[in-house]
Amino acid sequence: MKPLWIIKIGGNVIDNPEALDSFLKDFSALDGAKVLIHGGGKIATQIAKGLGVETQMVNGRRITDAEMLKIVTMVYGGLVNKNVVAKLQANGTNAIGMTGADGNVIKAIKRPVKEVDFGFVGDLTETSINDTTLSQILEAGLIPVFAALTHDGNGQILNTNADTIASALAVGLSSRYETKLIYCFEKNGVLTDINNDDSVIAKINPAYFEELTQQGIIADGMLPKLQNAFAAISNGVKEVYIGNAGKLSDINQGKDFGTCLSL
Ligand SMILES: Nc1ncnc2c1ncn2[C@@H]1O[C@H](COP(=O)(O)OP(=O)(O)O)[C@@H](O)[C@H]1O
Ligand SMILES: CC(=O)N[C@@H](CCC(=O)OP(=O)(O)O)C(=O)O
Repeated sequence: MKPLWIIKIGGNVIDNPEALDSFLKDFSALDGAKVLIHGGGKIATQIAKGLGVETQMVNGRRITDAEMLKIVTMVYGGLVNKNVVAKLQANGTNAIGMTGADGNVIKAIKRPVKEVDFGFVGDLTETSINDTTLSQILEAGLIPVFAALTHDGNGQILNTNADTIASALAVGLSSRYETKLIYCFEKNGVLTDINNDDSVIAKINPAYFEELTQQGIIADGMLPKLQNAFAAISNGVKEVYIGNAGKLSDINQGKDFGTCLSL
């Protein structure tokens, strides 16, 4: 099987023009087929604030009412996605900006209302990823760049966490490609001390993850990120890493990169 890089870029890198330019240059230099997924939660929150719309997050997920859905569609699908695509084109990468609705490649279901009504938030299932159309796009030599948006097949756009999209794409494409999933963000990896970028945990398995979570060492956005990462490695993805967006070139050169997940 051919190798395929599935790379997720975090919100703090998207928000930092120098870090973003440097990351996109390194991403462009990666050999072979690749897919990029971006968030942009921080920018959406800033723009919503400017428009007088308050942001509410529960368990790392944005409560997305009709007004917030308009904002995230504009910000993720428009502003962020088109800027990233244009910058990749400037690096000689033939990127194509996408949401899950484009080419019907990611279908989600609106999160059912339980204790919390998340509004227009999409959850992914085993059948969400249209690997046939995606592989046609990849075989045409295009580089898909996904915003954190999916659809329900009935005309409704849904806001969907970018880490979850990355994991689902890696799993969904693993029957056709040897997929490597890389979560890039602003820190060197999963850290034992969040204030010390040298405290990277080189390898983490589910038991160690459990232990670190109990100790409060893994918290906030890192919790769902690791859950998504373990879901990928348990479902056919060959390699999963979490590390610094500024060091992506290391992985291309076969050097150690951030935290490596194992079962
Ligand atoms: N043990 C840890 N190691 C590294 N980061 C951690 C850890 N625990 C919590 N975090 C937090 O998790 C954040 C990453 O999650 P998130 O903001 O959702 O990622 P992204 O930037 O990819 O969207 C880091 O910026 C950091 O503040
Ligand atoms: C449902 C939900 O919470 N969606 C996320 C999508 C963006 C995202 O994942 O952005 P980061 O990767 O930068 O966090 C949100 O709106 O914040």
